[in-house]
Amino acid sequence: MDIFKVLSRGIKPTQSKRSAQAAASTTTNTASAGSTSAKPAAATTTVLPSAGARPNPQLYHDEIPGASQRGKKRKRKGSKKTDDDAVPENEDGDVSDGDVDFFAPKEEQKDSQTNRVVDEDEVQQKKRKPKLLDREECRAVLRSHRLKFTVLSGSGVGGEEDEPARKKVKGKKKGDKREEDDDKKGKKEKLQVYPQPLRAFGELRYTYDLHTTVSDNIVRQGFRVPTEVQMGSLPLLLRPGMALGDAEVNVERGVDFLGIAPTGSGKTISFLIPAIDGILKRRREGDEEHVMEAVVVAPTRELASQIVNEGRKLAIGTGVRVVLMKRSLRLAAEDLAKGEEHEQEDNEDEESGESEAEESEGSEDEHDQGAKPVAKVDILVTTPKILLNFLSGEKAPGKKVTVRKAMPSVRSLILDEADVLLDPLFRKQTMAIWRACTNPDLNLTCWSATMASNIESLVAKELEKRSKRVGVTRPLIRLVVGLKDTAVPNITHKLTYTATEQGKLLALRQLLHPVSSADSGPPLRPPFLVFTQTIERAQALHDELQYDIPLEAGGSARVAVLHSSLGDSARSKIMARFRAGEVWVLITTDVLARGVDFAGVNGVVNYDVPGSAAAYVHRAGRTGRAGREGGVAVTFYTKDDIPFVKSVANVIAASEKQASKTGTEGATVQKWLLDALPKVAKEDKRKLKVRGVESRRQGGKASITTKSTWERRRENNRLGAIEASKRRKRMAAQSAVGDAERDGDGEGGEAEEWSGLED
Ligand SMILES: Nc1ncnc2c1ncn2[C@@H]1O[C@H](COP(=O)(O)OP(=O)(O)OP(=O)(O)O)[C@@H](O)[C@H]1O
Repeated sequence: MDIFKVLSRGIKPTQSKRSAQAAASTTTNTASAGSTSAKPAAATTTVLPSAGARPNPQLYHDEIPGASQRGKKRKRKGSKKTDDDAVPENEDGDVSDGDVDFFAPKEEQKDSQTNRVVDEDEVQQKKRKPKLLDREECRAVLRSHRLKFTVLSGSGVGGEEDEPARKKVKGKKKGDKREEDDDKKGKKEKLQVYPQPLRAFGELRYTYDLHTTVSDNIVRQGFRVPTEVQMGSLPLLLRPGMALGDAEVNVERGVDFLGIAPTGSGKTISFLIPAIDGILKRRREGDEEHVMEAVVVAPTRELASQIVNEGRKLAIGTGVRVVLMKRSLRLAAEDLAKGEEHEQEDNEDEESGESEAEESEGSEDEHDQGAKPVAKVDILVTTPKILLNFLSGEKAPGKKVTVRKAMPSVRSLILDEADVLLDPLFRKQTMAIWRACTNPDLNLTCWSATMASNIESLVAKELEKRSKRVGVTRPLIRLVVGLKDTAVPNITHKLTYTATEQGKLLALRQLLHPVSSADSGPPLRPPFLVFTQTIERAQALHDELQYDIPLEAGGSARVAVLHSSLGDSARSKIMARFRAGEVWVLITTDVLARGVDFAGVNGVVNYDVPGSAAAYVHRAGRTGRAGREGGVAVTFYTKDDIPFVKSVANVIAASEKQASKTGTEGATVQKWLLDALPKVAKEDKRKLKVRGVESRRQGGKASITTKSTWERRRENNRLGAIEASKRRKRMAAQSAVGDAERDGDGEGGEAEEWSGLED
């Protein structure tokens, strides 16, 4: 059986082989629309994200106009080579000899005296005082990495008008009434700024004064080149004044920040480094106490514990304590004055079945809370509801809870996956936490790969209200990396149509066991993730697939299911087994769609169409992490999904446009398909987002099974006949009872409602 080959994870191509394969992967697009097989499997790429680390995690590296001239001018005769004139080693090969390449990967070196790991940049930085770029240079570098900064609110004066926004207004079409209204309200007066980009991690220490231990920890983790989001956000968040120079935006009290960057682009350390730095700065001033200064909120506990791990790695040797919120934890908080307490609706969405705010952990009695010592915490990482439970002091919140505590020590509130935290599903919980951070110097940063404009407006409005209340104004600056709301450009997308639900199961099996070289596309090599719409469907798919892997290859232990109905420890065990490579196929729901980082995931299967364009971006983004190539995202759709495929197809088209895969040869979604797919009404989009495809919620004809329609009908008829015979008997018995009752002899009974035949 070729299953061993298919499931083999031992492919470790050499560097040169990998480059050749990478080149092949860009020319060989296996994507198909409507299940049309584009290329035979033999001709497809074997580059896999799990096959090794990619040396350069950056996604965009456009040519800097005129950079080669500037680079040549700066190079003085006989001068030593600096990181500004490093000869490009970039595998994209898009910077020629003599060009400025700020971002070339650097070799690891050791300090001869301390034996401490230092990077090449650090060595160079030691030799000369760091030089800040002038405004034009900043602009060129930011553009080449597709970084765009906009001041959304709270700015002082100055900056530059948002040029693209203005262009958009000029070229507006009829019906663009909203844009006109926006113009009238002055919304187009957005400023664009060009802060200093982080050219190398070494600058963190020498230019931005980051603690030596933290900068060592970054190097130790093997991070050589900052990703785009790190390049754009770190200088601004660490030293806003230095980063913005004379941009005439008042940053005296810091900045509030929205970071919108592709999945897997390293947002986590972008918010953790400034949080740790802030704590260490205050420590340097003599305050050695553990004070909870930063709170990171994430929508799922898997993501929250991942953030804790990342934080702890960065904080090794600093004494900063990064702690995961638990029910048993007692935090330093103050009671709110009677008038300041606010009622908070506890709006966990029961419909979605995947709300992640539930907390089952901790058996300790909360009545003991008062007696417990306050936990030593510097950075708290939490899901919304568990923290809200602490703030309200309620064990099992009902529909309304009263927030009674405040966290005045918190100076940095970080919302990871902010768009979902501020979506109606979690909004009230998140806002309650935000309100409980009462420090007037609270700084807010929000992060996600997707951010709807209504969420941005909500943040801006709340900040304005807060600023009036506490009398502190800070600009809200938004960084967008690449194109907003598109999936990572470095993976392959496939849209596969199957006529029936059963067809999907067959198609998934075919991905696992390709039977011939003519199968459409490459086999999906494990490890991969399979997303379904509901917990029931995830469970059913697991039941179907668990024996697909032969015993000799590990059998049913290779297939696992993870969803929010499982207990904490079961969930963390499955996560650990998947990370360790023991589980090859992990079936899950949207609970793992956001933020979770499995470096070597080769593919994602959307067994059920995602509920929104944003959901597609996040699910697909579980592969292709840190710029790795070779990931595949396959989306199945049936007739029932057609009304909703357009949003997914649009995201795929935009992502491929960014990767310069367009037209007839490279694109997954051909124009004819985009034109043919029906537009989705707003109301339907909303319903899909909340409930998914309705027919899949109750099983029925959309249930996951290998039985044919004929077999299911026969089974249903058999069950129906049994049910009908029972019903006849019941009715006969009831009429006897009724007769007896009428005769004053016995108790009344209620006839059971006939539920009809399935299918
Ligand atoms: N500069 C870097 N060089 C190489 N790898 C990096 C770098 N920065 C982060 N990484 C790695 O990239 C992976 C993705 O990072 P992270 O989880 O922070 O992405 P993200 O942008 O938060 O993704 P998502 O939007 O899916 O939450 C992690 O494994 C992380 O260790």
